[in-house]
Amino acid sequence: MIAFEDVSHDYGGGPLFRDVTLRLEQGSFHFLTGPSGAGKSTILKLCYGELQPSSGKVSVMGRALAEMTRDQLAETRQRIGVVHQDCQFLDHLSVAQNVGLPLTTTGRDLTETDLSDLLGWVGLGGHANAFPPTLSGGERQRAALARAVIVAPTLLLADEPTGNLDWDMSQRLLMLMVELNRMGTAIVIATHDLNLIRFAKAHVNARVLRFSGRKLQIAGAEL
Ligand SMILES: Nc1ncnc2c1ncn2[C@@H]1O[C@H](COP(=O)(O)OP(=O)(O)OP(=O)(O)O)[C@@H](O)[C@H]1O
Repeated sequence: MIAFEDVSHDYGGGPLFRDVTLRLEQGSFHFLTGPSGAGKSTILKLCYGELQPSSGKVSVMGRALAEMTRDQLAETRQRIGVVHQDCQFLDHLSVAQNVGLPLTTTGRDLTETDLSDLLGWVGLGGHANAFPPTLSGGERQRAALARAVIVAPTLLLADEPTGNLDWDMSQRLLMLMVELNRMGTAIVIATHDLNLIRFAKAHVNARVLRFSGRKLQIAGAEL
């Protein structure tokens, strides 16, 4: 699903991480953790081609991102759901319109029932016609998750998806992602929250990738 071969990245101020080699299989569940500024968001951006690595090769769904044409990249991205750290909504559109956007902008069908089921799934059934600036931080994160999963992605990349949520809601959102994983979606979640990781491990076979120095390693049994 995702393969990194000797990937290094440097934004210009020295290497952020070096020689990352990893392979995340179809249908797998991974957490990406480590100190603030270690490069978690950068790894996610490399996975959906928002960023090219300084060196090394990133492949997604069997194809090197750097070798894809624009159309191939767009097609690949349609199969990837992304929950951005800052959510990135269009404030003049309603919650329902924002959530439906990944489908409507690519000409795919969206029924009212599908949309209301999905909003209900993330506990936002009563907010379909609200506008993003009126949502709380946690409601925005839930809407961002709904928008990411509306395309029934093969891969879901979530950057601190529970950062603004209380513990109950964090668990609930995590379980939604576990449910999605059980239906076959590969999941990668960047998070600082070790409690969330421990909670997840009781429900799913999740592996943990952890930054240690400038390396990204599979974490051992300490988590
Ligand atoms: N576009 C950019 N240009 C220059 N430096 C950047 C850019 N984006 C990120 N950085 C720097 O790269 C480092 C890693 O950033 P990144 O957002 O990947 O870390 P993170 O582990 O996700 O952090 P956090 O947990 O705080 O979200 C940080 O020091 C950040 O300031």
